[in-house]
Amino acid sequence: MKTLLLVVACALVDVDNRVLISQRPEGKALAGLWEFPGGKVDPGESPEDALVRELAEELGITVEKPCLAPLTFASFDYETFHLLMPLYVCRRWQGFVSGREGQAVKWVKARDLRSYPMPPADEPLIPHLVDLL
Ligand SMILES: Nc1nc2c([nH]c(=O)n2[C@@H]2O[C@H](COP(=O)(O)OP(=O)(O)OP(=O)(O)O)[C@@H](O)[C@H]2O)c(=O)[nH]1
Repeated sequence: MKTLLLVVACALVDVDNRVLISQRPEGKALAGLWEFPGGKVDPGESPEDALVRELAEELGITVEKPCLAPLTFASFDYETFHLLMPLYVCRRWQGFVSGREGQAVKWVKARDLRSYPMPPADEPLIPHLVDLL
């Protein structure tokens, strides 16, 4: 039985209904692919606390937990672990988004997400965003 890895991710949505994607930096697994900001839930941490922390670390923004709305989740069998990844939607935050870890970020229309190579776990999430936005 593979380890079940809990990763939280967020679709930040701006006033023009575009979604933020972030490019995984060189040196990390799946480098160069575009993904939703987020990361692993630490032991003892709630999913929402983990997402608030990751959004601050990666993008330099402050998000209040009630502004995180669950949308759907990804469940994907990677070679070495099984990924379970809740996807939240957030339209309200404080501060300006910038790639704090040197990563490129991009605002894209949901229907254009398919033009950006994403991890295989993310592909089934795209139609949910297209429907919502
Ligand atoms: N953040 C994020 N991770 C994703 C997405 N899709 C996906 O398969 N993953 C996978 O989920 C895992 C998240 O790990 P991460 O490396 O971003 O998390 P982290 O920043 O907490 O880890 P680290 O500090 O060890 O690098 C990776 O294996 C990554 O490939 C996504 O859309 N967003």
